[in-house]
Amino acid sequence: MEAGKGSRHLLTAAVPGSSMFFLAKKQSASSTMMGDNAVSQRQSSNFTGGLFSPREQAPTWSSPGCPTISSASHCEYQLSSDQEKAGLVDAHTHPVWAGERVHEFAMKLAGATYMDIHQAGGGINFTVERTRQASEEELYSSFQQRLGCMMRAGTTLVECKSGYGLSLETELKMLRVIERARRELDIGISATYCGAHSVPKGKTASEAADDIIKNHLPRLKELGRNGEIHVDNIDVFCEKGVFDLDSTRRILQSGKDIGLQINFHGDELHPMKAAELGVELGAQAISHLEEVSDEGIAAMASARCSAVLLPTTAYMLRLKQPRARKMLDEGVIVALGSDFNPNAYCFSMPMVMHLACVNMRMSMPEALAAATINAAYALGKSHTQGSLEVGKQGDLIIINSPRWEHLIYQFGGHHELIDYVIAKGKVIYKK
Ligand SMILES: N=CN[C@@H](CCC(=O)O)C(=O)O
Ligand SMILES: [Zn+2]
Repeated sequence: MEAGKGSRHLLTAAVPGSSMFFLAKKQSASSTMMGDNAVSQRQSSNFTGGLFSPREQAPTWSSPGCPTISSASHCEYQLSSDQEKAGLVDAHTHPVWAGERVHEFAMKLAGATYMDIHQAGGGINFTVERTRQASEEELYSSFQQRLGCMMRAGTTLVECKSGYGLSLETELKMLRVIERARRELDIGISATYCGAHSVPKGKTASEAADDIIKNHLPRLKELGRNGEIHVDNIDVFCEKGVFDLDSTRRILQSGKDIGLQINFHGDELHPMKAAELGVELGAQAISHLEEVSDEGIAAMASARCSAVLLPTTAYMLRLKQPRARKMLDEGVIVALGSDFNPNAYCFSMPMVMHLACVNMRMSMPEALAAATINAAYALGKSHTQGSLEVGKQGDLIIINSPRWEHLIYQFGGHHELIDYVIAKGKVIYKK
């Protein structure tokens, strides 16, 4: 790939230890960062990456509170006139569904909480009914359009959850839709089974957990073995009034037993000690964490369990912000996701990074690392994606701007900035 001309810049990605600015650089192997795969990969490889324009200053990698890049301060960089960044990675989405929930946005603006709407049969349950009625073709068609929007906003790898079926039949319908996209489209997909997204009508959480363990997971295992559906992760909405800690534990452990990575919703609306549970079970990632405890943060840091923070949700629901600064200061691997779903309707990782910077007080380099290499780590894919390095696939974006930070700074301006999106070395979007 030829570097951009004029003010156009070839963007590659956040490399562990250096996030986005890479260059023909010599890396000292002392990075404390990211994912296990990523760390070992990085430590052993000579990656090439983004190039600073001569008038820009190299980032001070010792920036406090940025464990993912702090230890790269000993690296030597050769600055150049181009700057590279990897394709963006969206670590949390619910993109397969039918039905409209714009009316709920109006209800929330008028004061209703997420749980008020959920308990009155709206929210997830509303979408479940519409999704059950929709045909597979209809679901695929809207899903494909949504993936196109994400791709045009720079996303080259996205986590996609099921979870608006709850019944085995509709969960499998959603997973088939995700599988079809995984095979047919250029954007990278990490598939998540989220059959425990809500407790189906007529069942208790414990009964729903039994159904999942006895019926859903064995079927998924069988379909995985036959090569019909590929699922990477298992998810549960662990929340007061949804799945309690015990049901969550049983479901996640059973998912892990059939080879799925644990990656679940925890400590969002109420403190549940979900982070502590996730660490106990060996979770790869936990999302939300607005209500995580201090002990949960410390445990996640030691276990290298990544925190997937979702700035759009905290913003739309006017929740308290997750404590990103404390997580970063304590060494948690912080990733970002759009949480695209009918409640939080946002496709754009550049906007997510902007919100993370303003509302969660992350720096722009921290946000970029969180939306590239750390998000890839959360999906167990930091050995192949999340940065532009020798041995990884060529996922990158090219923006028309003198400085990469414009991608975050220009709130909602990414459509004007992004000229090309490239996945596995192939141009998948050109403005
Ligand atoms: N919190 C649970 N799940 C989604 C919301 C899904 C929905 O409301 O449809 C989330 O991550 O925000
Ligand atoms: Zn979610």
